[in-house]
Amino acid sequence: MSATMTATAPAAGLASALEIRGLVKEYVAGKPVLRGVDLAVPAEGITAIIGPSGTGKSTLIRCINRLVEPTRGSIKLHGEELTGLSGRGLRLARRRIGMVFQEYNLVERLSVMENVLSGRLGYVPLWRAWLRKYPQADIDRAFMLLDAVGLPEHATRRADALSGGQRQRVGIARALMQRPDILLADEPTSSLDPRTAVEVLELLTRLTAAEGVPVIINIHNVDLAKRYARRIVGMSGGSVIFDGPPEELETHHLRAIYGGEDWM
Ligand SMILES: Nc1ncnc2c1ncn2[C@@H]1O[C@H](COP(=O)(O)OP(=O)(O)OP(=O)(O)O)[C@@H](O)[C@H]1O
Repeated sequence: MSATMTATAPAAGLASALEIRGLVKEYVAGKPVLRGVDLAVPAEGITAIIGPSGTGKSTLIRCINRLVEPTRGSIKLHGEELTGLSGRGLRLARRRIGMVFQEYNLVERLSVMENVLSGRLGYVPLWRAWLRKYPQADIDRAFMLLDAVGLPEHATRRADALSGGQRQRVGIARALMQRPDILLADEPTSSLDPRTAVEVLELLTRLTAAEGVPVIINIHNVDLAKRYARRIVGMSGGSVIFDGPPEELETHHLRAIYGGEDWM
């Protein structure tokens, strides 16, 4: 298959924000879940990772911010190697990497505003966060982001009073509060109804473009991946087997990625 190309170069003309080389993850020694993944993520736009359940998409994303410890390989964010980092170095790297989760991961009993401001936790001294004394510039940006995600009037509501779509909007605002160099989104729409999923993807696309933040998104819905991503990475069995623009993703690629065709 012509597009069984492993990604070694970002889209023409774009420097890559993230470069992954030979990434292997074995949760159990000798049983790799990721089998030497190479990926170069451009400095802008959405890169969607698709593939069947259990193929290692979440593992790949979580290796980037080291929620999962890679077994071998290299992950460079703007040239900085992430795999060997620990302690303060890892904390500093993590604050450059935003994350949006399928189940939102908000602190349910805190207000929407406090959840958004918690995106600054890697930046403000802990005493400020404890006393809820964030710098005015952070508070101004949090209000700006709440406005941008369409929730300006919800700032003082508890997170657990929000709908799923609203929670994910807060999750996006919180991730952008970090001013990340890259944003990881692990199935951010899987818990949402189809219409809300589209609204959240529209928002994610618009805001990250405005902020100049590249995004890697794990997504099961191939149609949505094709609609919103500038680039599709198809994984199967822990390897990248398609890497290219959405318009080049054809039926035979999907057959290779997901197997069979009775589901098409
Ligand atoms: N903490 C863990 N310990 C052991 N095995 C794990 C762990 N996390 C994931 N795995 C295994 O690694 C494989 C890849 O899982 P992963 O969640 O990365 O796949 P995925 O492609 O994201 O799947 P899905 O689309 O269903 O979320 C699976 O076989 C899974 O059971």
